[in-house]
Amino acid sequence: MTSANTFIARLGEGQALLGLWQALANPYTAEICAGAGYDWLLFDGEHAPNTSQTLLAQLQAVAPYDVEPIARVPVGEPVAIKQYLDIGFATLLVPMVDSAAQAEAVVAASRFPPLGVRGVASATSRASGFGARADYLARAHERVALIAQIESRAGLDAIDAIAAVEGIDALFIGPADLAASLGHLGQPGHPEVQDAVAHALARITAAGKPAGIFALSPEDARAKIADGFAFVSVGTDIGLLAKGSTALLEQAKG
Ligand SMILES: O=C(O)C(=O)C[C@H](O)[C@@H](O)CO
Repeated sequence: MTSANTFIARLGEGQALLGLWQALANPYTAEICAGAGYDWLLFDGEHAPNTSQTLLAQLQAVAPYDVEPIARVPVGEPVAIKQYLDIGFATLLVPMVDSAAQAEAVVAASRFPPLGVRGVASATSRASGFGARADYLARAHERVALIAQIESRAGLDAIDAIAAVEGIDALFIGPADLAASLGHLGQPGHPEVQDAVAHALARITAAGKPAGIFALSPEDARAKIADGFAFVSVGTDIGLLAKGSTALLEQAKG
């Protein structure tokens, strides 16, 4: 698929894109991960202790690297979407999208009038090159990609309508929250949850849009790629540090 958004354009090349979740809210570790060879990094504004300032520092730290930065807004509302776009994120993951109406509101929040309701501050926003990009206001929406996160029974029930919304460029499955919504809190690998994941993949694919997922392990990541997911988060920075530090101590002890 051709797109002015570089992440969506790379998805169109046909290779599954592997990502790493950034929850440490730290530009130093983000830069380390940016050099590791992942296709994309997800900067989590929903669950990680991030602010616009910490997100900006991470975005600047990874800018020199060949990696696509994606930010998850804390909520799919105009204020957060405006702030994340203004500091320079072009690809946003929006959590808890449960209806087409909600998806349409998210799209409107990402676009300047008359296409939408995004507030205008291009003279001071990093996204516009602090005013240097003369065509920013006219073309910003072409470069923005929105990924709707499906992570509830309501989202599953509305997935065809959500996937059909113009301006929603991809959909992403959150197995942890989906499991909770389906009555299997803490069990994202539960057969009922995995059946729902397979159903969601089939519906997203039928809609002609890329599907992404948060994998539960490297083995799960490989399985989800084989199933047809176009972009897969294979792990988290926190998981690497927590598991790696524990494993190293055990190795040292022998
Ligand atoms: O529901 C999910 O699964 C996700 O959205 C991913 C988690 O939120 C991520 O923070 C890892 O726990």
